[in-house]
Amino acid sequence: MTAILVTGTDTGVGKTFITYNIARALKEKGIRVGCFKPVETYVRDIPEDGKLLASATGQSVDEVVPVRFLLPLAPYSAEIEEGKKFSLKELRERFEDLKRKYEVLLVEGAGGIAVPIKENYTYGNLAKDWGVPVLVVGRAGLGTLNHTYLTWYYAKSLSLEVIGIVLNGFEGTDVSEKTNPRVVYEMTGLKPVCIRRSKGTLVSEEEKNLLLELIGF
Ligand SMILES: Nc1ncnc2c1ncn2[C@@H]1O[C@H](COP(=O)(O)OP(=O)(O)OP(=O)(O)O)[C@@H](O)[C@H]1O
Ligand SMILES: C[C@H](N)[C@H](N)CCCCCC(=O)O
Ligand SMILES: [Mg+2]
Repeated sequence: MTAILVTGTDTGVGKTFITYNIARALKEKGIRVGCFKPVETYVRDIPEDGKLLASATGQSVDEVVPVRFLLPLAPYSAEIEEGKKFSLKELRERFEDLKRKYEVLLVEGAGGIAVPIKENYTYGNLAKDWGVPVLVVGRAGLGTLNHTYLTWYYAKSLSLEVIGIVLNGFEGTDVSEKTNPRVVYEMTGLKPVCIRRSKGTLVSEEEKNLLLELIGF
């Protein structure tokens, strides 16, 4: 079975968007795919990320997102601010259960890879302990070189396997979009998959196949 942490260079870069599209594509191929977002913050009612991911896989939102916080914070910061603690041990047990249940398990972080899920414990540390490779999602435009390189460099410093980089949200308006893919490739040795900004929640057929190829399907 395969488990992958979909991480990002920041919050709002498209981790859920990309994870959702990969999950849909795997489901279409008849692969038993599950999603797991251990902690979702900024949950006012139903977890938005969890709801979208569950709509792709058919899971319950509760299975996708076990731990929720109200405030828009990093998980560790939300624990402090909301005075509610969660168990990393329990999340690991859920992760192992879901790994057994699905052929492919897509795990979404919260924000970027260096976001603390616990005190002095980031999603990068989590990926290391859970033994999962990472897929990095970054923005398409100006600023992504620094953010993508730092994310990649941090992952490599933890000896994590970076299975790929997705540059997400190409609109053709930012001149840096023309050179960013090449320069990210030169800086990391990974040829990024480039995803255009879409009008809805779906990538194109060609982009879908590129994402599947990136994760080895
Ligand atoms: N390629 C795209 N085309 C159109 N909309 C996109 C694209 N990528 C992301 N979005 C939209 O941008 C917003 C942020 O994306 P998303 O929620 O996937 O980010 P995220 O990295 O998962 O954020 P978080 O750290 O909060 O989990 C969402 O409304 C999403 O639908
Ligand atoms: C609330 C938001 N949507 C994310 N889920 C959490 C992002 C945490 C970012 C922390 C930080 O990098 O400062
Ligand atoms: Mg998300």
